[in-house]
Amino acid sequence: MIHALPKAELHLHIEGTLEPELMFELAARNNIQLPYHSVEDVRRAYEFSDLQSFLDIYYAGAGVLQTEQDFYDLTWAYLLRCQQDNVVHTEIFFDPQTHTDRGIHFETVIKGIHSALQEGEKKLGITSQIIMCFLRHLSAEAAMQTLEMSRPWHHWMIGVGLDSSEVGHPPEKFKAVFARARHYGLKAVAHAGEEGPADYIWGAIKSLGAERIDHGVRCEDDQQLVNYLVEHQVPLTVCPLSNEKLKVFSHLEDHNLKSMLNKGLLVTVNSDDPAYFGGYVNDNYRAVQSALSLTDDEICQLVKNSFNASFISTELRTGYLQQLENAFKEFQQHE
Ligand code: HPA
Ligand SMILES: [Zn+2]
Repeated sequence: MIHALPKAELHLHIEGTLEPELMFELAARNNIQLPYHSVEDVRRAYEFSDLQSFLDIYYAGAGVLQTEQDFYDLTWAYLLRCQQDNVVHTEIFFDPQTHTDRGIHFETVIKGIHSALQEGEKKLGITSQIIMCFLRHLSAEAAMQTLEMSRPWHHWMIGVGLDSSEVGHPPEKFKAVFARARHYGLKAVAHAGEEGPADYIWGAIKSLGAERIDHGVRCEDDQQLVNYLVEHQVPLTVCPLSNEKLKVFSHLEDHNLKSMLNKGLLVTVNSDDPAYFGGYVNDNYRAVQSALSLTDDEICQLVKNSFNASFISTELRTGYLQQLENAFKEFQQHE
């Protein structure tokens, strides 16, 4: 059933879709020496103890991305995985500073990603949006410079986000940057409440004007916050396999996705960095279906939420929700 339902993905770092095979291919193409001997060697290194231990390896891996073609190939490979998983709409993050800080032009990155997304819409019928994330371990000034640098390409982006090391880098640090981004007509989202406290979720909403919270699983520590998120239907883009791999929950069976869903929170299921966490979006759905004994109705609600939490037009949303309803009915008839 999970495969049969058309779905949207809303929390996906394009750099986190770099599979070891492509990493080797790009390293060879760009004459880059990798600190790994083989693809198996790379996969063995993907043992994480927390967010930071992942980020160190993830930023190093991104070093093989050099040319517009590299960013195109990376994005295209992800879109083919979307097609396999019946993802019909995706809103992807990219981290410009990871690339500009090592001398790659902003234009190189965005052009490669954007042209692959355009091709994806034409050839695969997958609609998409781009969200530019600021690295929160870097300064607010650096984020502001990145925002200014990106202005010629704002028409290709739906919004800005905030990622990287959470604890010690509260949302308030980026208040002015997000205010400016919103002034430019961009929407705001932010990673909050992944490893950081529920207070960071409040901060993302109040200081940054975030319309959607990435992760947000720590919200249950604060009942007033849960009430607010339910009342305002603020979407949470939850990433179960990521949370398991980065030890936000020790076991997937302990994950609070079902509990949040049953409280009426607008939770969605996403893959975050699938090449690093061992699964794309359908793998995430299947993992929680099994670990949390989700019913077919609960799975369908999560998928419905993915469209309702997205930044698509009302017209597209209506069409996708209709497709979903038809697919769900068809599945139930064949049961
Ligand atoms: O899950 C994440 N959290 C913070 N930063 C990130 N960068 C990629 N994935 C993540
Ligand atoms: Zn993320």
